[in-house]
Formats: sequence, C-alpha cells, structure tokens
Amino acid sequence: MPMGEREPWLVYDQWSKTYGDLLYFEVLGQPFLILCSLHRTNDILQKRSTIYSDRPQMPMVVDLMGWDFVLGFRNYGAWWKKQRKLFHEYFNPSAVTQYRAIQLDETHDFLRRLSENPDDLFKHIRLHVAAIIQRISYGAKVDSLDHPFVRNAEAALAGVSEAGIPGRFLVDLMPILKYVPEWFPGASFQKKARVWRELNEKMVNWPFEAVKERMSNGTQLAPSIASTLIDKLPEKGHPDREEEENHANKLLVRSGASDSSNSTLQSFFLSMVLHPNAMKKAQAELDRVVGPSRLPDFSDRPSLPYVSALIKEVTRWNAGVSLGMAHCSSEDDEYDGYFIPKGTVVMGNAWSILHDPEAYPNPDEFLPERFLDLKDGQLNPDVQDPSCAIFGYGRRICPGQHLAQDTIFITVASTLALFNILPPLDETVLIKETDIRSLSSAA
Ligand code: HEM
Repeated sequence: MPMGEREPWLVYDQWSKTYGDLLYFEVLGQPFLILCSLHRTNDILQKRSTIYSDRPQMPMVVDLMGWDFVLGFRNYGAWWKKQRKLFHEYFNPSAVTQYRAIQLDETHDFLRRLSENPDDLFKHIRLHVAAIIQRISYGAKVDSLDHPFVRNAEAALAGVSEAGIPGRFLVDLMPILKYVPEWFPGASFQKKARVWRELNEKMVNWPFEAVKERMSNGTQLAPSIASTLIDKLPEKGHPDREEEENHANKLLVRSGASDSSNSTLQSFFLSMVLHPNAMKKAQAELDRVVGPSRLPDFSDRPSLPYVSALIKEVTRWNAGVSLGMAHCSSEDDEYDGYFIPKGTVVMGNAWSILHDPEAYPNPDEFLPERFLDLKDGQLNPDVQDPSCAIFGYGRRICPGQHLAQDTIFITVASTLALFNILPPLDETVLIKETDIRSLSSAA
C-alpha cells in the first residue's frame, strides 16, 4: 500500500517542506486545510477557535449510525458546550486524582496477566485500558475482553472506525443518499448503518441501565461517575429529568469505550524493543527511587524525571494520532492574506509539529534526554511538551488527557520496574519473551 493511504501525515509533512506549513486543496469541491506547524495550529485552531471548532459533516457515522450524541462528533453548539462542561467536572486535573487507586489496582492486574502470558501483549493492553475506564465510569470490574460491555463497545467502535474512513461510503460524498431506503438496490450501506446503530444504542444504554438497576436493588457497591450522575438527577416526573438523564448517559460513551491510550501503550512497548539503552536508563532510575521491595506509585512521579522524559519521547517520536480529529470552519475567514471558506476541513499535522527540527533537534532519533536539563537531570520546562499536539487543539482539545497521562505513567513505570522488554524471537509477535526483573514477588 502506498505511504499516502496509510500515513497521510507523512505525505503532508513532505509537501510542507516544498509548499510551506499551510496546505490547502479541494477534493470534489470540499476544501481542506492542513496545518503543519505549531505556529499555524496556534494561530488558527487556538486563537480563532470561535470559528474553527465545528466538526465536518459525516452523514454515515452521525446521521445514519446515530453517533450524533458523541461529544467528539457533535457540532459546536449548545449541546456540545453542556456536555463538555459536564465532562470537565469529572475529568479535570484535580478530579482525575480520585481515580488513581483504580488505575493502580488495574495496572497490577495488567502486570500479572503480562507475566502469565506475554504473547498476548496487545490483548492485555486493550483489556487494561477498557478495564480502567469501565470501572471509573460504571463501577464494573472487567477482567476479560469477552465481558459483554467491552465486546459490544469494541464492535460499535470497529463500525465507526470503518465508516469514518473518508470516501468509504458514497453517502458521505452525496448526503442525499441517506434518504434512500434499506430495501433499495445498492443501498446495503443502510443495512450496515442499522446494525451499527443498534450496537451503538446498546453501548450507550446497557451499562448505564445496569448501574441504575444495581443502585435500585442495593448491589451497586463501588462508586462510579454513572452512579454520581444518577444521584444528581432531578426527581422522576421533573420536567428536566429526561434531558438531564440523556446528557448523563451520553457523557460516558466516549470514556466508556476504548481510547488512544491503547496506541500510546503499544508505541511504548515498540519503542523499548527498539531502544534498549533508554529502557535501561529508566530502569536504573526506578531501581534508585522505588527500590526492589515495592512497585511504583503516583507519589514517585516527581522523583522519576527520566521515566517522564521517556514517556514524552514515546508520544513525540511515534505520535499515534498524527492528524487527530478534523475541525471544520463555521464562517468565511481571511488569514495571512489567504481566504478560507466556511466549511473547510482543518487538520493539525501533529507529525510535522513533533518532528520539527527547530523544536526537537535530530527529530527521528529516540532521545528521552532532550526533555531533561542536563545540569540537574530534571525535566526542562523550556523544551516544547508533545502534549501541544498529541491531544488536539483549541476548544476541542482532548478533555480526557489528564486521565490518559496518569494511566500511561503508572503503566509504563510499573512495567519497566518489573519487566525487561526484549525483541521478538519470531516475526509474529511484538515480544515473545518478557523477562521478569527483581520484583516478581511484589506484583
Ligand atoms: C493517550 C490517550 C489519548 C490521546 C492521544 C487522545 C487524543 C485526542 C485527540 C487528538 C482528540 C481530538 C482533539 C481535537 O479535535 O482537536 C481527542 C478528543 C477527545 N478525547 Fe481524547 N485522547 C486520549 C485519551 C482520552 C481519554 C482517556 C478520554 C476519556 C476519558 C478521551 C476523551 C476524548 C473526548 C470526549 C474527545 C472529544 C472532544 C471534543 O470533540 O470536544 N480521550 N482526544
């Protein structure tokens, strides 16, 4: 497959070297604007966020599959603002600290699974990320990918991943087709949309209804965001009850499903296989700070600058979400002498930003040290943090980033404290052998 199909950010990055950091083109009359530097994302998506915070039309995903309620796909407006505010209440930097005990506990389960069966690394990562988010959202302990909530959510998300590929369905290019009935010859996309919509509705309602039921029969033991939201709902029969409940169960959908923490953790394992020296330096720091008789905790984070630098370098070097989610302009605009029409699809190219040699000398090299002040070994605040691009931009910036950063930190630190990550012994798996280090009794 040519590079452009799988990795368009690399193509845009190459184009930007010839044509500049502002790329504009049209496909079948649809204008696209690709921003290939932090200067451009700041100017457009940040400083002009009042008109660059909408999402592009996606008739298949949004209208036919019913993803219109999901914060990430919702158009910029009153419903989105209310959801976003509610999301912030439960996922702001101080709110997420209350979930750390869950993250720690789930990380220890992850380590146990990894030591029992290292061949299933990718499955363990998926389960780990899903288990944390399900427990925080619904108070449900999930210990298998076969858990019905997880299976259903993964199937629903697989649908949205397929349908979200631009041009995959003709209806995205000709929205009028959304009115064609399912029985009409050639309208098989309607049947697919119906099946995915059903999975989707189940993903929204099923876990939330389960919490309601457990609360009413007194079996909801663990607190969760869902139970807090349900407690705060107006009394039954109150005129606002339906709308509030609607907001409450939709809030958890993005968080209840999988997220990009998955790809970041995969990228971490890959980076360690390719860069054993960086792994050894992080392990030496863990040995010094945490010692051999316990596993790392969140309180160790300030004393682990090399581990923090290594995590930043993992996200910079191989950014999993290089084009992020597309924004869309809601008004005509003029910028730097150029006219940008209303309805332009705008994307920040995180790859270009995170491989800018001005900000990161020798950008293709994996060098955690670039984030450290070499005089004292502490994190250097003057080096651009990769979170300026990996979590998106402006008003749409990822509201789950604080939770994600905690999950990544505790998983990486604990894994490095316990295991050596070795290269594959054959080409079918990423790591064939994990070598348990000195802490095997502590997990
Ligand atoms: C390493 C992990 C993660 C990465 C790299 C990541 C990255 C992103 C990116 C690039 C966007 C699009 C931002 C934009 O449009 O400019 C986004 C949106 C979003 N993310 Fe994350 N994310 C991560 C984890 C999470 C988690 C754990 C949650 C939930 C707890 C979450 C919830 C959301 C939501 C709700 C949106 C949509 C925001 C909106 O459209 O207003 N993310 N994320």
